[in-house]
Amino acid sequence: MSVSADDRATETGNTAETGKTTAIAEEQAYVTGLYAALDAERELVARRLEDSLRAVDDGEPQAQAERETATATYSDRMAQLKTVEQGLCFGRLDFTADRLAAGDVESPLYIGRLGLFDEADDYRPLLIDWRAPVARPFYLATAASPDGVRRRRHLRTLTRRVVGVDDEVLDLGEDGDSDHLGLAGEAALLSALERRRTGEMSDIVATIQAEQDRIIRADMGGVLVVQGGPGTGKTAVALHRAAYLLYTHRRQLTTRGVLVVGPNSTFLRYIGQVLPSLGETGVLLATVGELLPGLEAVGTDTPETAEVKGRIVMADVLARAVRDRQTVPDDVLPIEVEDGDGLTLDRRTCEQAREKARATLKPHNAARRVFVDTLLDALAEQAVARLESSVLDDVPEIPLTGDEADDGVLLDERDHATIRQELAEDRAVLAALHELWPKLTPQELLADVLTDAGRLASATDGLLPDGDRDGLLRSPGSWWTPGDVPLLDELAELLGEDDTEARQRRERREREQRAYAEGVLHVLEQDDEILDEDQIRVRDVLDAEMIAERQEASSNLTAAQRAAKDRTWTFGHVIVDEAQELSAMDWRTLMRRCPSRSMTLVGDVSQTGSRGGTSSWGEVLSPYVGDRWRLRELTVNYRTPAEVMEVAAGVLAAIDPELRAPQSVRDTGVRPWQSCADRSDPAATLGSVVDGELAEVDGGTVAVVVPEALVDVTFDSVEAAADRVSVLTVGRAKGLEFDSVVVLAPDEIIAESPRGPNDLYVALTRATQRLGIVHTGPVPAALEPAVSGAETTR
Ligand SMILES: Nc1ncnc2c1ncn2[C@@H]1O[C@H](COP(=O)(O)OP(=O)(O)OP(=O)(O)O)[C@@H](O)[C@H]1O
Repeated sequence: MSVSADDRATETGNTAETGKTTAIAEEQAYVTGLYAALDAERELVARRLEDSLRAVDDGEPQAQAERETATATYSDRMAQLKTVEQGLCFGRLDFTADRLAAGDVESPLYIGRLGLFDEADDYRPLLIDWRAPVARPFYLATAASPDGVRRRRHLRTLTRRVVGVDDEVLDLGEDGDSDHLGLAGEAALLSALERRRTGEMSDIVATIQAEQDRIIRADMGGVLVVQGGPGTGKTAVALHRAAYLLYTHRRQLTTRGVLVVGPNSTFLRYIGQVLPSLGETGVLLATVGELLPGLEAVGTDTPETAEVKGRIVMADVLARAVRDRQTVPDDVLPIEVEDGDGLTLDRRTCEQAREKARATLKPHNAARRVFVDTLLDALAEQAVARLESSVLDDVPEIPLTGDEADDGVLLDERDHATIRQELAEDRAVLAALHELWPKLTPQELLADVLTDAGRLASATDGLLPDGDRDGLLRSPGSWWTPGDVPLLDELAELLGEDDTEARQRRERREREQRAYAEGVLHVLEQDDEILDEDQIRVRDVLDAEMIAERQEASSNLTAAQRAAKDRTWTFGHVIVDEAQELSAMDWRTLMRRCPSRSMTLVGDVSQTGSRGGTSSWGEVLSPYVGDRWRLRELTVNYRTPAEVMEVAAGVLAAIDPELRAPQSVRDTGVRPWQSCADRSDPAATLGSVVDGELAEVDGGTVAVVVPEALVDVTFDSVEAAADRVSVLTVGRAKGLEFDSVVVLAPDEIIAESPRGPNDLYVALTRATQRLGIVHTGPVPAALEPAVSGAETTR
């Protein structure tokens, strides 16, 4: 009997289907077991947590320390167990016989969102946390370099049901003719990329690619810059790196915390769920504008003013503004003290006091003490001399006895001290000292400088051109803007906060914790003495510092929560997304938060939109780390289909012919479309355009990216479609993605900013499925080749 090619294909297809069904059933049995283990673990942890919360405090330090540590550990574990319900297990590795013979792994290994172990079977691993070193081949093994992996399997689950498996056979020599489930290495990735966007970013833990994995697991120390074009997964990588570092350096990072900085609140909302979905909640997400506790920077600057505020020279301007407030009288300053004759402070005395105070190199408010003390001494001396001479003038001449000398001194040290004290409390003296060297808060000083043309002129003289200076001037009572925050932070350093009380409180708490930790060690050591001499002693593995840190970490607030309330907090690691947008003053603020320079900076210098942003990582970093930073690049675009990227690539080439757009991982067969609208009434076109796109993406998201000048009119025309449609400027759209993107008036987007072409590039690369361009003016040259290939209407 002859079998045709078609018959053979059908037969092979049927075999594959049957294989898949069997595999799904097999995996379902295992996954059901994992969920049972998860439920059991949840119950166990809930019980232990309850026990440790209920335990009665017997006052013993050891018991108390153990209870607090247990409560914190069980609470964390419980939170983690709650977050892993969806997609608990997503992968499986089967190893080759040779690798198994080496004895360092067991086959199969199941990979998931957290580690689960079988307590009854000597803690045999049931599920491996994706961050564990042994899980690494799941992300890195390739057919060329299989690392002992015979087969990598992706499991797709819906709630607790296994709905699909995708296999990749890596060891073809041995298993090339396996069950023909298909060499579907990309299948899981593509299905993840095809899904409709919801407006919130999802984790990519099941489909991290090798170039991303290498960045996620890179060493924590030093500055790592991740440069990559749009959609290459920089944000995803940055967030998974945070989760990986927290897993690998748990102790250090739980104490000091991790800061993730994003460009704006819309973006932070977009990425806000990723880390919690990975079981990590101890991370502070903030914009630079949110880094001053208690200050809400809700105002806005024009792009030009924001750029000026971001210049590094502003540090000198502010230093000058502070020195301007350390004044001396032109000649003599009269002071009408209560109950006494007038005193004076002359210019020379004040200059000497000022030099002495400045020579301490302390911040303004701390150095003020020296200035004030010196002038009070001078005033007291003057008052004493006055008093003595007036007393002597009034007293009749009394002949001196043999052992008395006429030194004119009537008052002793105690009298001096009393007089000095009275002067220190005298309102006129206080007013004069305040006038000469006021105690200042950053807010007071910055508000003064920005609203007083005279002060501003003095602070900026020779540092800023007149036009730039005038742009800074604003009316009193204006809101603080994000651009003010680095200036306020700089001033907080220059002025020095009067944090004596807070510092004393902190030191007292640290002393108490250390003493308490010493107590715990003492108790443990007593137990230790009973043990065999050869055993490790407690102090070899624990020290008071470590216990104190743990106790601090297990207090009710997480490091992130404590950090959010403390301007001077320094983080264990700082991650900056869209890092190309930060100004020089933003960088100063961030570097203060991370003296260890353990940082991951992700961005794309081709997407820089803000005027104060950078086009060179070296320039940004050299003041802080010289050339001691590492660069990694991401080259594959996971977001934008090839058809859309072709249009964007034309714009990139117009920015710089040397630049290469990242390569899209998929195409959709849908070409971008374009149409024209009347500039005076774009609403007439947009309403139907948006409706059409909403229908095309069938439940997905649509964004209309517009020039600033068209925000309002666009908003009005698409308001009806509300929650699935966003109207955004490029600045707001940065870092986000939508199933369909309509770019309105690209010529105006380009014209609006000196970095207009970059902005257009960003706008065009937000789409995961579809792109449309609506022209209201001339077609920009960079879009002409693309336009000729695009559909002309939608
Ligand atoms: N390995 C992956 N598996 C699945 N999805 C991925 C993967 N890598 C990236 N993605 C998805 O690709 C999209 C783009 O990722 P992301 O936003 O991190 O890119 P980006 O480089 O930060 O982009 P941009 O520079 O435009 O802000 C996201 O939807 C992300 O979830």
